[in-house]
Amino acid sequence: MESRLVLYGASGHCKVIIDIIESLLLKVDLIIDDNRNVDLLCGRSVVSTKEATLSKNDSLIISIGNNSARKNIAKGLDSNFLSVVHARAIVSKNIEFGLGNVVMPLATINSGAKIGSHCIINTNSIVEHDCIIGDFVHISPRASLAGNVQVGEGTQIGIGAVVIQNIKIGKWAMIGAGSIIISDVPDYAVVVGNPGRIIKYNNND
Ligand SMILES: CC(=O)SCCNC(=O)CCNC(=O)[C@H](O)C(C)(C)COP(=O)(O)OP(=O)(O)OC[C@H]1O[C@@H](n2cnc3c(N)ncnc32)[C@H](O)[C@@H]1OP(=O)(O)O
Repeated sequence: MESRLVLYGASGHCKVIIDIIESLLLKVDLIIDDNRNVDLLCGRSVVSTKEATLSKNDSLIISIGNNSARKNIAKGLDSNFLSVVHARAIVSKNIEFGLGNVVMPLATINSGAKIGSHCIINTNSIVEHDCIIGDFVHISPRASLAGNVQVGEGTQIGIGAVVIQNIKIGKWAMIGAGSIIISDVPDYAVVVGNPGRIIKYNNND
């Protein structure tokens, strides 16, 4: 059976992944989503998981922005996950890079970085040298991580946030839009402002 490129989740995030795939001169073969309110995305048909029989030969990206949702879907699938990097992203050859990741246009990942699986490195974000990024992390547009920052599983670094060098951010934390992080952040913390302060904790992943 021939190999198809499959996107799971007909979201706004999915639209940007389609652009990434086209930037690589590849094509999307199938979009699946069980939300039957969406049957067309960027002119393409969207089918349910019941209608789509996935094969072991398919390459799949979970095209959903929510980190927990991506994790839940990934847990239930025994698929061949594909990572894609926009043709206009800048990614060092000297990095470790997992499966199911998407790297958006103008993002930069510098030498020595380790990126887990099912991560989103969004538009114009910066992941500096030697950063360690866990699975299901989202580095939002224009967020910047200085050198040697660690980000735990499932954490989102909000749009335009800045993290100085050598900081450790725990798992399933949320760094608010535009925040400036100058000290370590515990697991599940929601942090906002300059300098970042904890306003609450997420109660689960
Ligand atoms: C392509 C894409 O679209 S990618 C998506 C990118 N999106 C983002 O990065 C979103 C980031 N999200 C945020 O910044 C959110 O405001 C969150 C998650 C930090 C907080 O959201 P909520 O839990 O709904 O908190 P809520 O809005 O109730 O705010 C709580 C308090 O924190 C303050 N606050 C919230 N966000 C911020 C922020 N980014 N910076 C400073 N203060 C903030 C609020 O003013 C409020 O203060 P108050 O209690 O004194 O009134």
